[in-house]
Amino acid sequence: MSHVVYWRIISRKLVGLLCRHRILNGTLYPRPRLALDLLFALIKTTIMTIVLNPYWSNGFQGLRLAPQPPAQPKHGLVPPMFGPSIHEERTLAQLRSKQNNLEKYIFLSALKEQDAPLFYRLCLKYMSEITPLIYTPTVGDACQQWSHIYRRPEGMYVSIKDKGNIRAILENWPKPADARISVVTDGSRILGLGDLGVNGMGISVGKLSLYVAGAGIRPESTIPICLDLGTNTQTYLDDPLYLGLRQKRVSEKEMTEFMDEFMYEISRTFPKLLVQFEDFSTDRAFLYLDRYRKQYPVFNDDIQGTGAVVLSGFMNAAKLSSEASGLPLTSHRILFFGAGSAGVGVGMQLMSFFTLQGLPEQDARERIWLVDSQGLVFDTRGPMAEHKKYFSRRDYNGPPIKDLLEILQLVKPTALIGLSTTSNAFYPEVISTMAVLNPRPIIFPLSNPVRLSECTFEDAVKHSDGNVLFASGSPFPDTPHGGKTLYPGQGNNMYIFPGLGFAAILARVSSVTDSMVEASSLGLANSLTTEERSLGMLYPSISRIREISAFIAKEVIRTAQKEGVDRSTGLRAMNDAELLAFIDGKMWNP
Ligand SMILES: O=C([O-])CC(=O)C(=O)O
Ligand SMILES: [Mg+2]
Repeated sequence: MSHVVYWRIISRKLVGLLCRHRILNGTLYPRPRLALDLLFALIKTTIMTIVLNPYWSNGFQGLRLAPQPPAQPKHGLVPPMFGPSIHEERTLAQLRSKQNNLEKYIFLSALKEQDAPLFYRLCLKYMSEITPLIYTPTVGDACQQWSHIYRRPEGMYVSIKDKGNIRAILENWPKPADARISVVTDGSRILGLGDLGVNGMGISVGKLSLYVAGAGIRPESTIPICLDLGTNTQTYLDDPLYLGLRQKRVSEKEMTEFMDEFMYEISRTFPKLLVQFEDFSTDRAFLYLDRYRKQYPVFNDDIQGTGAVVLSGFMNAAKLSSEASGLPLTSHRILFFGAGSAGVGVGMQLMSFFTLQGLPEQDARERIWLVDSQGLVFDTRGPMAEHKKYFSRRDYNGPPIKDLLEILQLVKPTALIGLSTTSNAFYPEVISTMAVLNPRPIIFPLSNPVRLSECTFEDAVKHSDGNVLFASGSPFPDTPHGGKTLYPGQGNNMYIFPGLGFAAILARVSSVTDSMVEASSLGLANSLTTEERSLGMLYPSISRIREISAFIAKEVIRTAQKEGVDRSTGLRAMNDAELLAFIDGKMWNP
């Protein structure tokens, strides 16, 4: 920070004081009080600017939190024709000239550091072009290469070696009072890419950029966190550039002790913080969500966020599918290919599709089948992981069946949902069988990133003769078919977490309930415009993300109020229009 900025702060304080002491508007003032106040303000401002300022305390290697554009340079220090809007175009042209997406990621990451408002303006203006560069799928490559492309710290690293001392580590965060949302990963299952250890930091950074762009959360309110509990990926352990601890992952017992301390200390250090768990390996994802969700404001994006976004797309798809087949909505049958945290999480969420239509829980559960790496999941198959038991079939006692085509013939699903991270699992015969079973088959290959998707949009269109109702986790291009353009849905949790998280922050919820997650899903499903519906879209256009997030946030806040978990009770008195205006007003605009 330059001295100019420092003196500007001091002079602003001075004007404030003069106003308070009624000097500027002519009233008398007690002289000794003013002198004391002035001295106090000078000391306080000096301490704040020198000691607490992240630019100074961390030097240029350190964190930059505040979204400052470069200070206005003096005359002669910029070219004569420099202007902000033309500079936006220049920056976009520089971005587009990069040879590959990882280079673009690195360029954008540097831009975020140098001129955060410009970075976010570009994100908002060119949402569909930039989202895949700062988030899925490119963020997957960035994570895999993290230790090689690393430039500077962008968040907090808390390691198992810090156990017993986590409070002190968290207190190093430069702006604790501003902290509102943290995305916390342990790097153990980043997208579908497996255990990336401390390289998982990229996913926390990417999600939080979308919180800022998509919901207008202030950049300095966000804390990306990567927990370093070791990694079981040998190539990283052998890589001299790897940035994490050189050790295998710790036991579940040790991790749980660490997590207990971490959650307790993070909630004490940042009392207004919402925690989003991200990309923990399956059992730990369920374990820690269950363990902390009643005690702290926390949600798991892969279980609940993905569940909500798929429920939303499914509601819109099921209506279109039922219109074509005449099948009642309650009779849909959903086959999950992949039974990890996302698969089972989505299954749980999709049950509410049926319970909302009036089916009892037992019947709703029976609308869902799971397939894992050993085939159909059923009770008499043998021992199975705890999280699969709920959907394990009691009504099938035959031999194990592994072949997906055979399973399709047995179950006759109306919807096939992929969360397996197995590319090409939905090969042409699978798609065409779905199209024979249903006039409008619902096929959602949700695995990330693109190259692990169970099928491409182009294949799904081709082998269903354009009848598929499609959503994927990663983005695919529009596809022409029969003289029309068909639009793939992107069933990615990026539609949900900005609005859900923003609501939780504004209402200062004590916990994130299932009904709030369901409300986010219904909010998303209802946010399509008439035009989007007429184009057969299952999700709204991502370029409207701010509007969508505001609408979702309103629905979630209302639900939090009904459930009595809101601590900002002042919002209860607002009518819907006032609440929406309040949410809009709270969004940061770059
Ligand atoms: O990050 C994404 O694109 C969606 C997600 O949470 C995951 O795949 O784990
Ligand atoms: Mg995730």
